[in-house]
Amino acid sequence: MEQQDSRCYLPRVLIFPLPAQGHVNAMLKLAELLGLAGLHVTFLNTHFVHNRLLLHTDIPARFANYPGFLFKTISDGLPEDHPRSSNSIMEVAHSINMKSKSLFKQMVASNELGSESDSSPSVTFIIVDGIFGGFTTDVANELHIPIIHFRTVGACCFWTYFSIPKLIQAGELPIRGKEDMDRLTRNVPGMESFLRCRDLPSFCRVSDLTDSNLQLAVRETYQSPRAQAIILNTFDDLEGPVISHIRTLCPKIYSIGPLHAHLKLKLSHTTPLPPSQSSSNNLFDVDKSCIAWLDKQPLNSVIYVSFGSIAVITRHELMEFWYGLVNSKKRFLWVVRPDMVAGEGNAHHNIPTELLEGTKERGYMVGWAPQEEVLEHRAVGGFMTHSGWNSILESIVAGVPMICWPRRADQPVNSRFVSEVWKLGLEMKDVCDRNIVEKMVNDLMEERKEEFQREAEKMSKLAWKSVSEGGSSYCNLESLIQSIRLTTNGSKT
Ligand SMILES: O=c1ccn([C@@H]2O[C@H](COP(=O)(O)OP(=O)(O)O[C@H]3O[C@H](CO)[C@@H](O)[C@H](O)[C@H]3O)[C@@H](O)[C@H]2O)c(=O)[nH]1
Ligand SMILES: C[C@H]1CC[C@@H]2C(C(=O)O)=CO[C@@H](O)[C@@H]21
Repeated sequence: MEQQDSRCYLPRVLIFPLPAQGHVNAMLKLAELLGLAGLHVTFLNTHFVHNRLLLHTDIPARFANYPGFLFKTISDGLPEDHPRSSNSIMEVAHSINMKSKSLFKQMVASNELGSESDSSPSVTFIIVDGIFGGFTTDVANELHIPIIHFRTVGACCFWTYFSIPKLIQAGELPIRGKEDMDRLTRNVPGMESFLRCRDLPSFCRVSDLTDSNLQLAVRETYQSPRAQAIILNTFDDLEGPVISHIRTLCPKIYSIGPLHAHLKLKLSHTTPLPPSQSSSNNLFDVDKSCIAWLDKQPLNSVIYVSFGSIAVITRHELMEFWYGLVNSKKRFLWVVRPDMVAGEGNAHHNIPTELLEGTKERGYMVGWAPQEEVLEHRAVGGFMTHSGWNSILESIVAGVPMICWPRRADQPVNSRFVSEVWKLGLEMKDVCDRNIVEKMVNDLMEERKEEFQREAEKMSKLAWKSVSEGGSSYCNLESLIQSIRLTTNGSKT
């Protein structure tokens, strides 16, 4: 990579996430880790997401502790009155990919992403969300700035994205209807013995291979080999074999996760603030009252239920879960986001008395929970999750077994790995039935509790080891930071 010139600059790293909770969360954790290492960071949000962060967090005050840390904003290309709702995240992803190149280039090329008070060039290094790796890498190359792609999904899903052309070529895609869903795939190297069509990323469930979402996932994934390196929020003891496969196409990979644990550990050495208060990146209003409720529950007795920030469910699905949870007779804490139930003004209207009573006795519901804190709470013994990558990592770190109910994108792959590869819980895929919910909850929390807890504790220890001094993620982060410093000052990555 050619450098701008031979002067010794202060590094300024530009970080640009997809404007969705799971992406912003992970990339802000990385930004904070780089800030702790003394690097100057510019974090580029869309206007919409930045306003929500300002509404629900203390980020300006928190990041003011890091010298040279700047927040800047960019348009997502959508009209002002677009709802940017959970359901429309793909529209946002397409819009940024199609409309943002010239604005992004102009912002990077000018001084507007830097600080007026330092003499360094605006941006010396770029870390972008790999889901818009294409146009951002064009810009980085045109401006001779090194670029790294950060994929916020697990290595397991990233590798299946890479394998999609092979699956198509071999005639494995499109999937041939419902009868074909349990067929083992033969063209995702390393996953031949357990990955069924049902477990492929949701984008593969189309009959038309020119589908724009499928095209986006594959096209942007194949931009990654153009980047200097790839950052993955994972750790080698969890996904080492899959990472090796990705390395055949992208030789330089920094696996530096779980980022939330990595940051927590580093902050615990450097600040007097309790970690749970120090790194909230919420786009929603957090209801902390559930912690007081959890404080009153017995050890490992509560199943925590949350479907992340994007998933939308039907009224019918809501009721099946509700009956399943109440009938399981287990204690539960359930996040029902205000925008989570499709077509509903208020998800809590017209609820049968037996559900209300069962919930009053053993349940608690909030609109948004402090999830990391919840999963670490002594009362939580299981997690019913939509299998978003952050949720899985947070559960692994906390040593909490899972029931996976995947919805879209990477979640079907993640869910398969949780149940079949890591043995950290159960998979409830493509079904939503109160009897199955009840049975799964009882299996996880009672019948097979010890078996899952044993595995979960083992994996949690490995996760913490990876981010502790000398661990794989710890060393990889050191090496990433070193490489940013060296590259900025004239050497190659
Ligand atoms: O009440 C809640 C619910 C969630 N969270 C947090 O929100 C994040 C949710 O992220 P994730 O579990 O990854 O789910 P999504 O919000 O659905 O994330 C999107 O982004 C992820 C990373 O790319 C993908 O893995 C998912 O499939 C995709 O839907 C996590 O950090 C949670 O701790 C809370 O703090 N409180
Ligand atoms: C908007 C969705 C499209 C791709 C993103 C993603 C990824 O693979 O990077 C996974 O799920 C969603 O978070 C994003």
